[in-house]
Amino acid sequence: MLRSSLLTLTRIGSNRLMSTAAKLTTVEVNDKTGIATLTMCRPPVNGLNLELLKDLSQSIDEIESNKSRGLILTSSNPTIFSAGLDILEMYKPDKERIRAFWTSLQDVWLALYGSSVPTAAAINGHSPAGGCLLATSCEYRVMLPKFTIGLNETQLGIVAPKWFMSSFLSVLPRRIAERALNQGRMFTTEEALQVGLIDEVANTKEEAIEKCSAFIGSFAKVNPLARALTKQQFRAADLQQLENERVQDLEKFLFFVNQPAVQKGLGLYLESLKKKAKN
Ligand SMILES: CCCCCCCC/C=C\C=C\CC(=O)SCCNC(=O)CCNC(=O)[C@H](O)C(C)(C)COP(=O)(O)OP(=O)(O)OC[C@H]1O[C@@H](n2cnc3c(N)ncnc32)[C@H](O)[C@@H]1OP(=O)(O)O
Repeated sequence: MLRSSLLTLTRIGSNRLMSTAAKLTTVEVNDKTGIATLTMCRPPVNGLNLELLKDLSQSIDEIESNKSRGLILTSSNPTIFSAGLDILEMYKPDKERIRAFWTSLQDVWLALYGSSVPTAAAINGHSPAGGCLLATSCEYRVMLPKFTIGLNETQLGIVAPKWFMSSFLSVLPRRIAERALNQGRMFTTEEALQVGLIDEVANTKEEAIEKCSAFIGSFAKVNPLARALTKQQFRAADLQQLENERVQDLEKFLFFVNQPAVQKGLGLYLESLKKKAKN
């Protein structure tokens, strides 16, 4: 398979480390537990661009087909889980590339939210928008203190599509989800724990990964097929909705993102991020 030819396989202690040629993600399988840790490593902020999304898709497929016992998603950046979608993909976009970009984001969501293996996110840094989408697509979340997480799209003048809402709603009560989305609210770790957006707090990345592993281990005595089919039945309606509306969803996104007012807003937001970075 093409994917295999892109992979290099290294052994570190009892772990197998698989990394893609471009190294935007690594997959490390713990030989003792059989759990795969999928790490995003795209400096400076794990912005989800086309290449990172394609890597994530390939890595998730790899983990599914290697029959790993579970998947833990995390980041190599010590303060940022993911800054969400790379705004440079949406600002003054290239016509073909932006189509591939959104399609790849759909692929990642379908693969992660619909994954047959237990999934958990070790959120070791800030996790706005697309970062929060990835985290809420997993079944369990452990976050480090003093970071923020949420769907802040309305703060940028953009609208979270229905399937972003599905992931959010699979974690939060409807009333809290609706208000947070309308406000574009970012929750601190403590607030996120209080509303149930995350499940646990850990003091270090290692501790977060241990807690995620313990969650995945809690299924050890459950029949894997029964567990996977039960999970998929819970998520089937959300997944089917995007499968049925993929093309319309893409066209809606393209129409929306190409609106002059949206382009202007994205330009101003990028400028403000760059100014902040200089100060
Ligand atoms: C009716 C239905 C219609 C449906 C239509 C659908 C339309 C939906 C469209 C889009 C959905 C989008 C979802 C998203 O994910 S949008 C992205 C939202 N992300 C953010 O708002 C995060 C912005 N970033 C930050 O808040 C911070 O950068 C942070 C992640 C907290 C990290 O802070 P810090 O460590 O201080 O780092 P800096 O801010 O200094 O950033 C370093 C450099 O990285 C650049 N950067 C940061 N974030 C992004 C990003 N998301 N995209 C691109 N670039 C980013 C930043 O500008 C700095 O760059 P430089 O060093 O060159 O100055």
